[in-house]
Amino acid sequence: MTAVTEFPSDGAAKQPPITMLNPDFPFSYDHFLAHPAGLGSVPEEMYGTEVAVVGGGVSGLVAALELMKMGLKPVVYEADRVGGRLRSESFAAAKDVTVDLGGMRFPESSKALYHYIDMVGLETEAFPNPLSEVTPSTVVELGGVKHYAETPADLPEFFTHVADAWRAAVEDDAQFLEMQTAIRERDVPTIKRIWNELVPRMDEQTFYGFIAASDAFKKAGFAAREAFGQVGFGTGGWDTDFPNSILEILRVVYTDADDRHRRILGGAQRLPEGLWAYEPAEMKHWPVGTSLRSLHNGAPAGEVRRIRRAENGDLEISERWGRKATYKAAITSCQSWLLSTRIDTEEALFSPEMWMALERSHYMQSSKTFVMVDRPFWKDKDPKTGQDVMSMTLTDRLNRATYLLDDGPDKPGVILLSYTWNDDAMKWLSLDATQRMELMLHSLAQIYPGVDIASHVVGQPITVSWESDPNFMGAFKANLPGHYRYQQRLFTHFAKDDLPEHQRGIFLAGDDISWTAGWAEGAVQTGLNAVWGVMKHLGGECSPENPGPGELLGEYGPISLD
Ligand SMILES: Cc1cc2nc3c(=O)[nH]c(=O)nc-3n(C[C@H](O)[C@H](O)[C@H](O)COP(=O)(O)OP(=O)(O)OC[C@H]3O[C@@H](n4cnc5c(N)ncnc54)[C@H](O)[C@@H]3O)c2cc1C
Repeated sequence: MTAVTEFPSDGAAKQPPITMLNPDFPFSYDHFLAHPAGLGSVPEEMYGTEVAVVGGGVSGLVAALELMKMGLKPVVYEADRVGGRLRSESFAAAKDVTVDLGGMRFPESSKALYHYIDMVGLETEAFPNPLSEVTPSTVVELGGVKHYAETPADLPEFFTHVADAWRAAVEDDAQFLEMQTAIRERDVPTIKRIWNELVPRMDEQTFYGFIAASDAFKKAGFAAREAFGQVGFGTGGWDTDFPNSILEILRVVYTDADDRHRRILGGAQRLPEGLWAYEPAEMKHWPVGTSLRSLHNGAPAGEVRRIRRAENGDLEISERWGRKATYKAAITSCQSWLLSTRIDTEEALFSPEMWMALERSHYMQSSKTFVMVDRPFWKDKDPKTGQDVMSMTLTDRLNRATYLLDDGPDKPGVILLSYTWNDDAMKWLSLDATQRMELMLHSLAQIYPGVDIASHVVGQPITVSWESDPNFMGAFKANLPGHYRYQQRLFTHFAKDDLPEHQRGIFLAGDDISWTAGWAEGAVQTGLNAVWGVMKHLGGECSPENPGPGELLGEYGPISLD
């Protein structure tokens, strides 16, 4: 168990680390955050000005915290609980055993996210992904054939060919190594040269189309493509992403988002809760000891039902139970569909092109089901084979991926029986927690016939389907082919200085707006963009030694295909 600042070396000895320096906008958010000049300032007469922040997830809270540090008064609105998709639950029978229903494993390359994880003093440890160093063993079960592996070398050679085909595909068709070297070195001209050539060529290509068209996978044959879909890279199977744009996948693999994951001890929700309670040592205007929580008297404002332009030109926010307030600026960090489906948002606040982009957002569905077990029995050895009786499991059965989460030999363990996306998640949607669990245990019984998993289960299962929660309507965005234009509009909106008066003052943030949706780092980055937008809107500036995202967007921001 280590604090994040003590990451063990990543084997790529002495090379600078990979950051989530997104090729669309390779702005070093981590350097921006660490700079002693700070993120910028607003004129003193603005101190104490209220700014609405819709959504108390990590994006909204990062934005609110940074606005508070500038001397502004963020007013966070939250429909449900502080934390959003960094949601942890405890088992009723053992309150200190928690599970993460949304974000659960955070790539070391998420440098801006870890800035805040470190800031609030959270401990992390390596997450047991398939075949990772901390995973005692992994079982890959495909077409009824089971392979047990403690290291990747234990798998049959076929899997090495599959991995080689993927490496060759991204190298031959997407200059993988050159891009990763440029990201390590923060070599912005090289990143932009490679990416700006790829975007128009690949925007209309699916992930599946990309691998099927690659020479490497053509040579390896259909069986390799099929196995790749089941076993994938990093976290496991990715075939439910096959219809998505290949650009989404390239962003993930270039930036190591799918590798070297850590989990937050005590649950991921401790991060948003920590941001909510954090008392910055230095702030403009507010006395030491002020936190977001204290500014809100302990609880955020409620669910937003309407956003419109008030007669005086400010933005008027109405809550579900009738309370109204007006603001010179507002940030929305909830999923963008909600601006049309759940919040009555005045049409004129965005252009028709922006509305199109907001409504075209494509969400992945996702489902997880956890059970608590009496102890990490999976580490028991089978007397006949000497192998672990049960392993982290990748399978083509309904469960798809089963993770084993171990808090020590004398404590209850947790099994994430099934973590699925898209079609696989939809298969669970109509079933309740117990029905899901029974089916999942049935699948596992086929893979581990001699192990009575059910006899170890204690208490009730915990399950989630994000698409059935009206405050989310899906797990996270994933752009389809042809969606680059929409994404470019959403991301760059925060820095548009040519908007008509009636579209000013409202800023979009959150997972949907980011280039790396499904990774909390993107939610943090877009929260910081919105802070920059609000600061400028209220007459503020960045220090010239620490230019902000809006200052550099024109120089190396995303190209326009329009
Ligand atoms: C299943 C799943 C797995 C994931 N896995 C990972 C992972 O392993 N690693 C990783 O880095 N990231 C992961 N993510 C992504 C990560 O969780 C998100 O990027 C991040 O939590 C999004 O934060 P946000 O603030 O942008 O949005 P949210 O967390 O969604 O916050 C928005 C908030 O707005 C609130 N809201 C909605 N409507 C209203 C309203 N009308 N009024 C007021 N408030 C409203 C919501 O309740 C919510 O709290 C995962 C997400 C999911 C769902």
